[in-house]
Amino acid sequence: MIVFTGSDLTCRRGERLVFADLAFDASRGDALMLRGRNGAGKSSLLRLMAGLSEPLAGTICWENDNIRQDMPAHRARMQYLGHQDAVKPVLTVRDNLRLWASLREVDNIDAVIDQALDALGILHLANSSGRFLSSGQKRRTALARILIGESDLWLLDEPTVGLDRESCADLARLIDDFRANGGIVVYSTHVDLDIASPRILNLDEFAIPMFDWLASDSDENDEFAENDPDQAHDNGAKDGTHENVKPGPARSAKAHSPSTDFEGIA
Ligand SMILES: Nc1ncnc2c1ncn2[C@@H]1O[C@H](COP(=O)(O)OP(=O)(O)OP(=O)(O)O)[C@@H](O)[C@H]1O
Repeated sequence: MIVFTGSDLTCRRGERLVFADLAFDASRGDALMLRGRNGAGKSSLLRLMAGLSEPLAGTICWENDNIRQDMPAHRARMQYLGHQDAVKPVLTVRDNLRLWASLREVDNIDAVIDQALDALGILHLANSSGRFLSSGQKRRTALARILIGESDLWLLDEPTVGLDRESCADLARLIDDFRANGGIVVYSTHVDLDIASPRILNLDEFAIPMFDWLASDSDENDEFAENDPDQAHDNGAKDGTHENVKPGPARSAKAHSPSTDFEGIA
């Protein structure tokens, strides 16, 4: 049964339309791997799924209810791991996790924390101060957070960054266990994680080629675009309405070669 869905999603970051007409669905036990070039919108989509930002258009639902209508319920069911590890340098690893656990309903906190640290191979670091951790150890501490408390949905933004091969294998095992218990995992990655049959959502297929919608603009804007693409972009988007940022050409995004769409824009 499909539980987690997104439909007709359009995302804007700042002045820029990132993707349009994006849809996804996930059933219990699914892993959805987000692929796409730098800037394609993987982190942005994860933020929408977490309810940290709002889509310009479209809806994201859990069991047919828009997640934004009951954010406390959505926060309680999901664990989100962003780019930042958010490990407080003045706290020990254990206290970092205690702080995290205090935001959720967790019984036997210390036992749960020990279990999470052990699963990530860092139980021996429990009393180390956050400031003395290597970047991989910080990432493992951040990952231990997702094991604290019950959840149905993991949203992981490049979880493998900084991890050695052994930790990647640990993470893959944790993901498979979570899925076996009915959890849904959505993760972005530039490297493959060895997990059982993930489904792939390629954000390049929904990305809005900036020069395409500039090209469909008026002659005045064509000239503008040649001289200063950023300003021409602002010209289309400055009042912040969907109409004025020209969603139309996005529907042709899939027909264009991803290798040229963003040339020179990064
Ligand atoms: N805070 C922000 N304000 C404005 N624009 C942003 C912000 N964060 C990201 N963007 C823009 O949104 C677009 C999508 O960024 P996003 O981080 O979602 O891409 P990504 O696919 O996760 O990239 P990467 O593979 O490099 O992590 C990019 O063009 C980026 O410049």
